[in-house]
Amino acid sequence: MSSDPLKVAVTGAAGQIGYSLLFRLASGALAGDRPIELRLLEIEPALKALEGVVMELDDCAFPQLAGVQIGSDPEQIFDGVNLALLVGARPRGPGMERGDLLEANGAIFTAQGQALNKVAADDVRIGVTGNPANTNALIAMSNAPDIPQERFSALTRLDHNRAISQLAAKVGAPVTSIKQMTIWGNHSATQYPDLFHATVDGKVAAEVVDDQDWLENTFIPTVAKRGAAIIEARGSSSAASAASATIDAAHDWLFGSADNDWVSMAVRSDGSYDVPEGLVSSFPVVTEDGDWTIVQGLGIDEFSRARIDASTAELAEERDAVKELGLI
Ligand SMILES: NC(=O)C1=CN([C@@H]2O[C@H](COP(=O)(O)OP(=O)(O)OC[C@H]3O[C@@H](n4cnc5c(N)ncnc54)[C@H](O)[C@@H]3O)[C@@H](O)[C@H]2O)C=CC1
Ligand SMILES: O=C([O-])CC(=O)C(=O)O
Repeated sequence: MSSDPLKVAVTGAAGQIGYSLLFRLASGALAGDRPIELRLLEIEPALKALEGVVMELDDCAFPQLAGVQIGSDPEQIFDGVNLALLVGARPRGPGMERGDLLEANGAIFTAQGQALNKVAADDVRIGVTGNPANTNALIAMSNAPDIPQERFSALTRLDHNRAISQLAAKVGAPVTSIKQMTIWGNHSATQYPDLFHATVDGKVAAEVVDDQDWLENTFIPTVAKRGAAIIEARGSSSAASAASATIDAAHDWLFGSADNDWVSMAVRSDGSYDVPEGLVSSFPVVTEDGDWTIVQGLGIDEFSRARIDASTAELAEERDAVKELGLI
């Protein structure tokens, strides 16, 4: 592995997710012993708060932290970055759906896509956490014509992790016994966490659970609406778990998913599983050395088909809405 510092940009770095994410990045959770250089983007009014966070990063004396740069100009902050974690966006409040944020956040991802297109390193990978994540990734991708489209992804790893944890609790097994979890579709209430291909100790999860009512009426809604439940309980949206999933996703993308397993990532559809080409939709993927491949050949029954179709129809509506706004 290269010993040059990995240059990682984080947007919205003074926000709630940033406050957890930066310390984990700097402590080696992403790249192990490889030095890391942080490039932190914020809006001007948040730069003072960000200076305070940087003081705290300094105070941790992390051996792997090779440098920190902060600023509000995306072209300056993204210059030469190998990985851009686009977190900064307005989060939703109680009673809002993530799709309500399309217009408020669309402009951010247009400008950031354009800046990445100009100045990022040739090997850049871009992970979008800010909501509505799938469509924000589509906007950034559409505004960065020189960056290969497979370099963009949106975060559904938090949903994936939530699904593993709910299933593990139901069957009384450790999370490590669960493999091949898939989140299909949008990072929204329409997402489809799939227990027909997931396994518990090598056995099909839906068969181990053997409770269609739980699968349909408890598991799926609990995973799909977990973000809202956390907002309701905490008064603000998931932050530490979102940071953790952001690192899991980036780690596996850059360094590879585990053997005999896969992960969920929202990536540009090539039409696999009849997901309309061009939508940024979540799929089961295997990753290696910064590349991902959609797992092929999974049988999709009628139950799963209807749910995948509902979520991708929502993504198509979001795409049409941002097209109408001139963002793509
Ligand atoms: N995909 C996922 O699984 C999850 C996504 N999220 C989303 O992540 C985003 C961030 O969440 P939090 O950190 O809790 O929000 P936050 O409000 O605490 O922080 C967001 C930060 O982004 C900054 N920001 C706004 N516009 C910016 C711009 N143009 N450039 C750079 N920074 C900018 C703000 O100043 C703020 O500091 C939200 O959109 C939230 O909905 C949250 C949890 C999970
Ligand atoms: O629900 C929200 O708005 C934050 C989020 O995306 C999540 O926790 O999954």
